[in-house]
Amino acid sequence: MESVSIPAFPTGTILGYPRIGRRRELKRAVEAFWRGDIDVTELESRARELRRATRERLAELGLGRTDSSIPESFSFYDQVLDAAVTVGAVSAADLDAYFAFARGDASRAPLEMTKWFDSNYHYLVPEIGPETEFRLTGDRIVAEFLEAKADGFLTRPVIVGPVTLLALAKPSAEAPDGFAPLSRLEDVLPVYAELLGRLRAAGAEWVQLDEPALVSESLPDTADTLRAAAAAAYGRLGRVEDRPQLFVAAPYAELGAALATLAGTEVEAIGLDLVRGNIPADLFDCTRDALKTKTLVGGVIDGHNIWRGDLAAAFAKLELLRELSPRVAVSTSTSLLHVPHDTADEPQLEARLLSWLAFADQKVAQVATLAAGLERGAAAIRGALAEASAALADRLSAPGVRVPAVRERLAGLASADFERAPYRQRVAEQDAALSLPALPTTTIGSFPQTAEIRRARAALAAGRLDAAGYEAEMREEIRRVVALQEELGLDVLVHGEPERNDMVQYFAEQLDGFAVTVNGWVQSYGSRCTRPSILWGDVSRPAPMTVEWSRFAQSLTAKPMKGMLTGPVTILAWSFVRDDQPLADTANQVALALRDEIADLEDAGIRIVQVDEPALRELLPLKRAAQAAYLDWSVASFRLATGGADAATQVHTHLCYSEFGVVIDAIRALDADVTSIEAARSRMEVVDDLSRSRFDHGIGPGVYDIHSPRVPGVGELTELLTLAAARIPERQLWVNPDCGLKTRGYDETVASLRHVVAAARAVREHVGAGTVGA
Ligand code: MET
Ligand SMILES: [Zn+2]
Repeated sequence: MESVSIPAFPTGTILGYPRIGRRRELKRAVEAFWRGDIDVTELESRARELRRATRERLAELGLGRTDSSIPESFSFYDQVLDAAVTVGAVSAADLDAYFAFARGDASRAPLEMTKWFDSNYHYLVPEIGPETEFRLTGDRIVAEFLEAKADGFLTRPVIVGPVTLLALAKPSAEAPDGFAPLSRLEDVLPVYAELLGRLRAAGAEWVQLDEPALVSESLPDTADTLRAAAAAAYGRLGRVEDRPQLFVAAPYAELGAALATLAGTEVEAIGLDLVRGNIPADLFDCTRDALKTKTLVGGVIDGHNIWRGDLAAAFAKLELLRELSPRVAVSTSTSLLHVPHDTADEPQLEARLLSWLAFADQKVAQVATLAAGLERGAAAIRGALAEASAALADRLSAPGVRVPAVRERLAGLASADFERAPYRQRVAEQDAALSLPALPTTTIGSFPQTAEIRRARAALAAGRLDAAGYEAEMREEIRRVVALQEELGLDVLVHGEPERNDMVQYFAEQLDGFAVTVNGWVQSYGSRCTRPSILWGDVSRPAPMTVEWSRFAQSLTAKPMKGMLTGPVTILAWSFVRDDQPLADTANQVALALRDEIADLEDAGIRIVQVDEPALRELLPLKRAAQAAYLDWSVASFRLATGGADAATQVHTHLCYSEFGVVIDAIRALDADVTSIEAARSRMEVVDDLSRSRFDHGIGPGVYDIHSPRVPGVGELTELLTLAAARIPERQLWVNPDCGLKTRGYDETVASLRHVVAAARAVREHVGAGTVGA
């Protein structure tokens, strides 16, 4: 291509922006549509308003209106589903059909959902087989570009790239053993090529193809296979005649050897994550030569965390990048999807803490600052760099960031603090203490968070209800939930967690070292958002956090009541965590607080304690070389949290949201007496992994998917349990849903649990079991 006609890549950009809306407008609209309160026209118009507001805001913050610097990164539910729809891999003629892939309907189960790289965002897993027909079907990406154009913007369409789309897909049910969706690359490329042609015809100058698969060593396809696919894909797409220029973004870790691969293709710009990765030093001459003709987009602003960070260091990285190419642009390391909108929406936070933070809008402004530096020289931004450095220095020396008592306790830990009594001894003592039937039934902790519960919480927050009134309402709820479980015939009960706004924030609010936000919502999946807490200082527990609720719940029943805590890894994973010390140290501080809580629960008469670690897999580094160290500290922190529990106390853990096959050894190393684990969406695959690895502790493979309102039948539950019972010794097997019930309604919950108990009873009779240990 001739350089004269090529519009340059914008000097400053972001890889994507939160799409749920600063007041969760999209969530409200989509959920209203699902309820039938608004029709599709109204939904589309609200979404359009949101996209408009986003573009205007980004322009206000310093991105150009007509230079392709504003990414068009909207989605009604999920960007992977969007890409699959666009290429026809799943066919969704309208929004109803689209949402049915995500949520299921009368005729279909939803697509499987799993974590997007090492974030807390979940994507839907498309199913692709040898017969899947690809053809350009979705035109939303073109329509949104045109919509922006009509408003006077020239934006940059964003789509998940072909390699990542196929690498994240799973083989369809009909696919033969060993089939890899990536083998269909040649068939999907013409569709991407056609899309590029359409975007060009619509006037797009740049398009962004997200290819995070290229940084990962944790996918079924090897890094070599992924690189070969990238070479083929971008070789082919590079040759498309009339196309926009291609910006391939590779967020979430270092691109490594795939940088040379992309350099060898005709893509015009390459996005590097320079927060997680470094600027490569050992490049071959041919790669160096090739890179000189590309725009290198340095992702130096952390898209994954909320610290204001070291802006001067970020700028220095960009200057270093200039040694590789004269064309350097600045961007975020990942989409800003993972951070809340605006620190200005948190006036209740201490001004000092606020000055250390940058949410999405502040990060866009940081990008604009660094872009100005690139264009006009470092001197032009000296003031802004100095301000950021001063804020950082202030953070590192502020009171509460390093608390001597916490540090001394950590320094004094011995290996015995990480060990419980031998498992055999524990089983004997627990069997005697609990006398449970074979295949005990339980739930994962939360019961539906009803409108009344939410109303009471809102009233408490607004001062319309006092603490005593709130507590009384929660006790009433616990009473109801316990009575319901007794009536259903469950064996191990829970108090239902009505008092918890969120399984991490509830603890963050009670621990020193944390702050919580009011509007800091981040999309977790579809319309679901979480509000991560901010872990800024040394963590300690000023007072018991859950004990009174559990004591009360246990007083209502003779059956064992599970105490319910969130584990250290999950507390870290779902918070924004300080970046000034190793995660391992922060995790152990949290673990010690939980350890004290478990001791207090035992004193209150609680005999089973569940420590949830749903995020164990999520934080697993994408690069193999870093995984062992991560698993060491994450497992250690769980063991430190639970290591003080009495042998007779049954420690449970719960894992969900991911494929756990690769961390089976770590799960065993947690040494929990019972592990409940998500399995229903993938038909008990995890059971095979577990039986292969000779996991010999208690295990409850989730028998139904709580992410969908569908009520499973007794027949299908019995079948799944029978499947599990054939692989897992009966003394190990527990029966439970695959996650907490807080997002469900009562009708479906009661119906589903009734079926679960019936299925467990049927299978118990079938395997002819009596009481374990009797
Ligand atoms: C995302 S895992 C949720 C576990 C928690 N105990 C609950 O039931 O809600
Ligand atoms: Zn769960």
